[in-house]
Amino acid sequence: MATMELEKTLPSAENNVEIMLDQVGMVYQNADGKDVTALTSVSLDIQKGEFVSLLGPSGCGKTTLLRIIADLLQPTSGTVQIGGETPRAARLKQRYGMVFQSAVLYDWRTVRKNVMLPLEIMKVPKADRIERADKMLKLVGLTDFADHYPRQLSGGMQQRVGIARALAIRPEILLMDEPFSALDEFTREKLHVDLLRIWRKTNKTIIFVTHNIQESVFLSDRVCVLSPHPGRLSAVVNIDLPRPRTMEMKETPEFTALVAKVRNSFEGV
Ligand SMILES: Nc1ncnc2c1ncn2[C@@H]1O[C@H](COP(=O)(O)OP(=O)(O)OP(=O)(O)O)[C@@H](O)[C@H]1O
Repeated sequence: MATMELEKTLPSAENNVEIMLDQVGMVYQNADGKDVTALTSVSLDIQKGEFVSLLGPSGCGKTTLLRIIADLLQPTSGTVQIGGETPRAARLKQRYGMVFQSAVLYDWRTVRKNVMLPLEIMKVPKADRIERADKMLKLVGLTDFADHYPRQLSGGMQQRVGIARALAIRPEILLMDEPFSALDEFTREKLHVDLLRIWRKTNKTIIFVTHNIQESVFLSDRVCVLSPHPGRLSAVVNIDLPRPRTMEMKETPEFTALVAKVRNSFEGV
């Protein structure tokens, strides 16, 4: 227990905190008017540029926590600060990019025009929109598909478009909600490596929601383990594998030990 506590507090000591969660709780009311406690007392500091996973089984409150950070939900207790501001202020300043399980692309717009959409809403001049969209498509490896339509792309390619679109607004924080869970294993592994390359190149802070232990260990600096009934932060595990991470690392004893450590951190599952 003492070790877990130490791991939880270590990064904030570096004083480069971008996201601060203090005793965050969420109680929903279901259709019968009964209270459903989705999250209790989550406290966590996330460093600027950190890659953090929120890991847990279905119903442990991962999406709720991500939505609270994104200002899509108001917590019923506790506070959230994004670089000293409220989530509302951060959202209005376009500090968040979001990627979901499904890319939700517009079928009638080309790939480039899908990526340009948030820039249109922001009224970025057309020439800049095209330049920024093409830069993002290059980053995610889709330059040759800019004039294709979403239906002409595989699921993995569509998720790449979703990532390009989220990055086009130049957010500081990328919030990803099970972005690869609908993809086959081969595509997912390729996207893991690509996401880490994009993360390093762009220096974003990433919060990545997943229920896949191996995925969380491979990608993250820290894995935040959420246990259910009610949702709570039961451990924060530092992933001290060297970077850049490679697929071969998954076969090392260090990787296996970290997967076991994370798995053993769940409570009441
Ligand atoms: N709008 C809502 N009204 C009532 N209860 C809700 C609502 N949204 C979520 N819940 C409940 O809150 C708990 C946490 O839900 P949440 O979707 O955050 O979990 P999750 O870990 O993201 O699950 P999954 O992996 O299945 O998406 C669950 O018990 C869920 O049923």
